[in-house]
Amino acid sequence: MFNLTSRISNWISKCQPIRQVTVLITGLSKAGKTSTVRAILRVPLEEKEEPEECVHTELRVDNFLVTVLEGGGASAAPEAWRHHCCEAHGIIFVVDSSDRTRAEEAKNLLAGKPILVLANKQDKRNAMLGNELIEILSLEKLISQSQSLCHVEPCSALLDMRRCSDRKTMLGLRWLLRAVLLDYHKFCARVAQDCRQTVNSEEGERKKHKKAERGLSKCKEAKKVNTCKTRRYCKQKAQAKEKRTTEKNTGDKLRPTGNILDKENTINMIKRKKQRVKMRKNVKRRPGCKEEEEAEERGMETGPEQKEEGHSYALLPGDSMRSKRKPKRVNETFLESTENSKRKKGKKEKEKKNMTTVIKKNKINSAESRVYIRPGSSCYSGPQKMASPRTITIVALSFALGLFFVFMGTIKLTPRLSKDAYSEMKRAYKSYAKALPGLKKMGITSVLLRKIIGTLELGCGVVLTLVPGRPKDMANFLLLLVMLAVLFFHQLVGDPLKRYAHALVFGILLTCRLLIARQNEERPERDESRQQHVNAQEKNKVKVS
Ligand SMILES: Nc1nc2c(ncn2[C@@H]2O[C@H](COP(=O)(O)OP(=O)(O)OP(=O)(O)O)[C@@H](O)[C@H]2O)c(=O)[nH]1
Ligand SMILES: [Mg+2]
Repeated sequence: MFNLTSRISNWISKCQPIRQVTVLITGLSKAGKTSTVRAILRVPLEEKEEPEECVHTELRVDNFLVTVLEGGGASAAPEAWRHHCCEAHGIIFVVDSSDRTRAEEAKNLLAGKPILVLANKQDKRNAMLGNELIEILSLEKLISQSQSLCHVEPCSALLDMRRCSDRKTMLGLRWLLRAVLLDYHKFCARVAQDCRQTVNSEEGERKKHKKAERGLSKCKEAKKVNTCKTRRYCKQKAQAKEKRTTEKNTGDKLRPTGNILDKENTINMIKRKKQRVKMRKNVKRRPGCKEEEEAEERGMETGPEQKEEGHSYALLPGDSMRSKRKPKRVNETFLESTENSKRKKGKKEKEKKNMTTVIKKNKINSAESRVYIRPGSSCYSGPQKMASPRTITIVALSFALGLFFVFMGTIKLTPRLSKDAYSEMKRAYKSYAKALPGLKKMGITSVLLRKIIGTLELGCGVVLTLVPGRPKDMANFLLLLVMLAVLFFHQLVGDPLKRYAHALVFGILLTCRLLIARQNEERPERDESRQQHVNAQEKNKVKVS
C-alpha cells in the first residue's frame, strides 16, 4: 500500500514538466554557504577549501533542474553578488545565527525575488531563533518594500552534512523551488530582463556617476556664493536626476534588485536632510528653545534609526516630552510647526496603514515562527499554500480514516446509526469474549470490551480528522493497535477473510499513513535542553509584527 501511494505521488510528479531554476546562495563570509551546498549534496566539506568567486553546482530536486550559484561573501565582492543576483530565480541567504553582530550587516543585503533565509549554525548554543532574525534583518519591512516571498529556515549545515539531522537545508531549498514555481514564468521573464538590463545599467550607471560628480562640482563652485541650503538643493537635484534616469532605464517593477536598498537609503537621506533644514528654520524662529537644537544635534550623531527618532521628536514632539516641558510662548511659527507636524503625523499614520496592509499581503514563513509569532499574527503563513503530493496524501488519508473510525466507533456504541450493525457488533463481541476466557477473569465483559474499542475508535477518529500535528500520529498509532487486536479476535473465533477484510485494509492504510507522516516529519532534531532553551527565550521574545 505504501509503495502504491509513493508510486502514485511519483507518477503525479513525473507528469509535471521539468523546470530549470537558478538559485543564488549568498550571505556574509563564513556564514556557511559552502557548507550549505555541501549539506544539500550530502558531500563532506573538504578542509582548506579555497573560496572561489562563484561556484556552479547542478542538481536535480523533484521536477527541478537546479543550478546553485554560490557567491562569495557579500562584503568581499558586492558587484559579483549583484551580477549573480540577476541570473537567479530565487535567493538563499545564509545567516550565521550565532553571530549577532554581523546580522545587522546582513540586513542591508536582502532584496527582491523569493528569499529563503537559512538561519545556519543552529547547533551552536547561542544561535538566534528564526523570530529574532526576522526582527534583526527587518525582513517584514524589506518584504513589504520588495513584494517578495520569504521563508526563514533554521538549520545546521554541519549536522545536515554529517547526516545527523533531517535535512533542513534541503527542506528550505524545496520551499524556494515551490515559491519560484508559483510564478515561474514571471521569474523567468524577470531573470531575462534583469540580465539584459544589468549590462545596460552598468554602463549607464558609470555615465550617471560622472554626471552626478559634475553636478556636485558645480555645486561646490556655487558654494562660494550660495548658502548651505542651496548646496543641499543642488546635491538633491543631481541625485534626484540620477534616480529618475535609473528608473527610466530599469523600469519600476523590473529594476535590478541589488540597487534597491542603496537607492532607498539615498532617498531617505535626502528626505532627512530636507527635514533637518526645515527643523533648523523652526528652531531659529523660536529663540530660547535650545533643547530642541541639542536634540537635533544628538539625532545627527546617532545611527540612522535613532536619527529618524530624533526627527520625529523634533518635528513631532512626543506626548511624554510635551508633558515634561510646556513651551513658554506659543507664537505663530510654533503653531505652524505643530500644524506641519500634525500633517506629517497624519501622513505617517497613512503610511503605517499602507505598511500593515502590505505586510498582510507579504508574509514570512519561519519554522520557528510557528512557536514564536503570536497566533493570528500577520507575519506567518504556513507552507500550506504550496502543499506537496505527500502532504496531500497525508491529509486525505487522515480525513478518510478519521471519518471511517468515527463511523465504526459510533456503530459500536449506539444503535442510533444502524440497529442491524449495532446488534451484529454485540453478537461479534460476545463471541470474542467467549473465545478469551482470560478477559472475564479480568472483569472485562463483552459490553465493556465493545465500549472500550468503540470509544477508542471514535476518539481517535475525531483526532485524526480534526486535530492537527502530533496528536494525529498518536491517534493513528492507537488505531493501528486496535486494528491488530480486532484482527486477533477475528482469527481467534475463526472468522472467514471477508469478515475481517475491512480491518485488514484499514490496518494497512493506518500503517501507510504513519510511515508517510514519520518520513515527512519536519521537526527539528533538538534535544530537551534545546526545547527548554527555546521556551526560555520565548518568554523574553520581542513581538515581531
Ligand atoms: N557549528 C557550525 N559550524 C558551521 C556550520 N556551517 C558551517 N560551519 C562552519 O563555519 C565555517 C565557515 O563555513 P563555510 O561553509 O566555509 O562558510 P562560507 O560562507 O562558505 O565562507 P566563505 O566562502 O569564506 O565566505 C566553517 O568552519 C564551518 O565548519 C553549522 O551549521 N554549524
Ligand atoms: Mg565558501
